Amino acid sequence: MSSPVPRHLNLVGGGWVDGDRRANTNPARPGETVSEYAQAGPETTRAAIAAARAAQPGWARRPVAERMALLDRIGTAVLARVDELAVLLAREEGKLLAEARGEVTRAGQTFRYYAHQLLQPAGEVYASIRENVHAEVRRRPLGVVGVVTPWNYPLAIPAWKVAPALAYGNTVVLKPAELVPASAGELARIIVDAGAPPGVFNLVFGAGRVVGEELLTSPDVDGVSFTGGVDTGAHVARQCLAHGNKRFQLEMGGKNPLVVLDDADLAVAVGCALDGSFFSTGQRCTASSRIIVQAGIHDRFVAALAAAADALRVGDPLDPASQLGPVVSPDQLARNLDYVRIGADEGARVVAGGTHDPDAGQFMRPTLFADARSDMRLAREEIFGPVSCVLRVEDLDEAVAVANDTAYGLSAGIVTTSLAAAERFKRDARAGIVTVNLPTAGTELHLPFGGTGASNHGPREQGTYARDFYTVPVTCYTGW
Ligand SMILES: NC(=O)C1=CN([C@@H]2O[C@H](COP(=O)(O)OP(=O)(O)OC[C@H]3O[C@@H](n4cnc5c(N)ncnc54)[C@H](OP(=O)(O)O)[C@@H]3O)[C@@H](O)[C@H]2O)C=CC1
Ligand SMILES: O=C(O)CCC(=O)C(=O)O
Repeated sequence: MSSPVPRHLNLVGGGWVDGDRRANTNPARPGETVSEYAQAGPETTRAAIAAARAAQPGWARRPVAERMALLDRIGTAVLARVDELAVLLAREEGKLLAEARGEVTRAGQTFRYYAHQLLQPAGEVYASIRENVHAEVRRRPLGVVGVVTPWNYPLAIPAWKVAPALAYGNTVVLKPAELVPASAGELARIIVDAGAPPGVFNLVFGAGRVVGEELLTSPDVDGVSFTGGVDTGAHVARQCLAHGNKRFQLEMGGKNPLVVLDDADLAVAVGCALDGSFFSTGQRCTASSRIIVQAGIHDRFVAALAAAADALRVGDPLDPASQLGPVVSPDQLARNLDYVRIGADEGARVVAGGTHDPDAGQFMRPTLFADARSDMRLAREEIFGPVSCVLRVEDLDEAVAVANDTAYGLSAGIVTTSLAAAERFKRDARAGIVTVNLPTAGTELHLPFGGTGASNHGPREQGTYARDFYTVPVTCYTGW
């Protein structure tokens, strides 16, 4: 007998609220339903916002020990269910089981990290220029926070937004991406079971243009933390400014360069490029989608990377032998294949993958182009799939110029054995995250995360930097 399909409802003021049901399917087995979820619609979303508004002052006044204990219980509960949640995540997003386990673990650790952040100093004391005046800066919660998240990290991204928001005394309405409702639904159950007071955390499912839009336009939402595409991010920004001048934080796309210099260790370079370009099916905003290679190592590198890409086993994420899972959706697959055509039309040369067998469903071979140029769409536009390209350069100066020739600026990497080249790259690469002899993807939960240019707007996420978005500094002068 097959087990029942899990069902996820909206969470509003501590109660579970039904709505039009939709099926959430497995990208590896498109006919298979992973879960059902209830769409919120505008009315339920407004009720969730009202519940968050009502709960916020009380939550902010709870003793720090209570907020800490809640976050710690949430983190512990997530960590206790790593295997089960990883299977769910792999089935709804298509991430390999090992990667999914890593993501669930990171989500649990993130809640525990912010529990302990509450024991850090909460403000600063300054000397006053005036006599008999005490000057200090305190932090106040932002208020009600709308959290809007993408599909590629269904648990980690909600966790790294929701955990600091709750820790610093805010209440939350989370709207996850429509493609991945189940991970968010399980997180909501964990938060309720951990004892969150009603209204402190709310969850609404549904289309961004309906449910998300309510969060952007409501006068009762004080700030929106968004991760997603650049066009959606620009819309979020416009709406937040137009509707109450809300605070907003945008983490968006990337077209991240990986530079390989002649003095690089070839195996390290190939390993970094393979991981950065193709792991997680290239569905990472920190993916290396431009590989900038110096002429002396170029041909050996391209041949070795193409062979390594061709050798990757593409298959079901639940099969431990698989090294690459499916593309998340038919739309994303069509986009990837469009860019494969665009790259070929622009004159880049396919050296791995490049064709798609319709019988393969949403499984796509990793595709590598050589002979790309910086002015090609292939090298300028974010694809968000297992498609990467190699650009040849003569020296470090040209490599840095090509690396910086982008509107984005999330992550940038270099593979070199030269300390001087590495230091120069850390200084000159225009990106929020710079790696040396490591893939451009794969960051740590206690360090700031974010980019420059079109990749980011607003304060950094994660680590201690997260506090800057979720709190408002209040400067207090006391005369005596
Ligand atoms: N820099 C970073 O940290 C990261 C950036 N990304 C970026 O995310 C993108 C892929 O994710 P994807 O989910 O497709 O991105 P989208 O921008 O399409 O969607 C992101 C979220 O915004 C919602 N949304 C869509 N329209 C609106 C609207 N009008 N108002 C409010 N919310 C809305 C979506 O809802 P719905 O699901 O209904 O569409 C989804 O929850 C890539 O471009 C990638 O670069 C991804 C991960 C990390
Ligand atoms: O590796 C990470 O830390 C996740 C970054 C991320 O969100 C992404 O690459 O899409």
